[in-house]
Amino acid sequence: MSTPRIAFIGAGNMAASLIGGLRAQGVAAANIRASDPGAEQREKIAAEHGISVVQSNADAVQGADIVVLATKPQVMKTVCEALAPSLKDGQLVVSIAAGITCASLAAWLGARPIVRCMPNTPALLRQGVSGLYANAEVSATQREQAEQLLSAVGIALWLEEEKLIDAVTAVSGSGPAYFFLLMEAMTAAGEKLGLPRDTAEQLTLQTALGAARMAVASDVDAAELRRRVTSPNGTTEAAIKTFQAGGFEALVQQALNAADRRSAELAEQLGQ
Ligand SMILES: NC(=O)C1=CN([C@@H]2O[C@H](COP(=O)(O)OP(=O)(O)OC[C@H]3O[C@@H](n4cnc5c(N)ncnc54)[C@H](OP(=O)(O)O)[C@@H]3O)[C@@H](O)[C@H]2O)C=CC1
Ligand SMILES: O=C(O)[C@@H]1CCC=N1
Repeated sequence: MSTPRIAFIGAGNMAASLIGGLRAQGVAAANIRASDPGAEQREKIAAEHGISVVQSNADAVQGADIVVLATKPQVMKTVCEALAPSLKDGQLVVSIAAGITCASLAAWLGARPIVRCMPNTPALLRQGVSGLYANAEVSATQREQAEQLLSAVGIALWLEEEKLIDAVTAVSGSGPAYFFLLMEAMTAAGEKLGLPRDTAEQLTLQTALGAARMAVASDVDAAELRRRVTSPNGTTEAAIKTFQAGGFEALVQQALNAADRRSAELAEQLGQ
């Protein structure tokens, strides 16, 4: 497969992560272009990644094989409607915007190959995970190109149903925030137990990192890893029983249901 030329519309945080990942994988700067309304942001991204960052979205997409829509969902309709006349048949559109469906994008851009993705912020460290959905117009080569793009910042997983992007948003799109909430709560609780704040924080963060690395590397599931920490009638059992008495698992399910519902609601509100 020849190296595709990629244009990013919007050069904010997620676009910068993707551009950084592509550059680290050896994609030539000449094959990446971006556009952004902010002069400072354009200079910053151009300097960091050695790519051309222009003001005009229409200029950015000239000659591109892949157009990545990386603006906020709230401006996506305006951005797409203005961009539509500049797009060529066969250009693949990859959208990373939360709550914007393929149907809305096709209504604003015209029927074309579209891949809708939900990445997450650990993409900044190339430790992200994304769910991807391709509409019927996307070719096998374009599927591969979209997968390579998202794989530059972590793991890319295909979904057969677009509706499941809402569930991906609930699990991994918003997911980093759930772990940060647990980190905040554990640090605060450690402090209340008498630890200096810094110590409580370091104990919490290194434990989160170690547990995640163990779970990823392990050939047994999280439930078994948990059992291995939990001595009969010991300290872990005392804590886990307390979590469960408070309805921990049901609360997690309710929280993810709320995020899944909100993702679907946003798609309705921001849609065509
Ligand atoms: N943050 C997250 O956890 C996740 C975010 N996403 C999605 O990624 C997308 C980008 O998010 P993020 O990178 O955090 O947002 P940012 O605000 O950092 O980036 C968006 C960029 O687009 C620029 N922009 C605004 N209007 C236009 C326009 N008309 N044409 C071109 N560029 C424009 C903005 O400039 P200015 O600031 O000057 O307005 C900004 O630099 C969103 O759609 C979001 O839903 C997906 C998964 C997770
Ligand atoms: O909170 C949000 O709506 C976005 C989508 C996933 C992460 N942030």
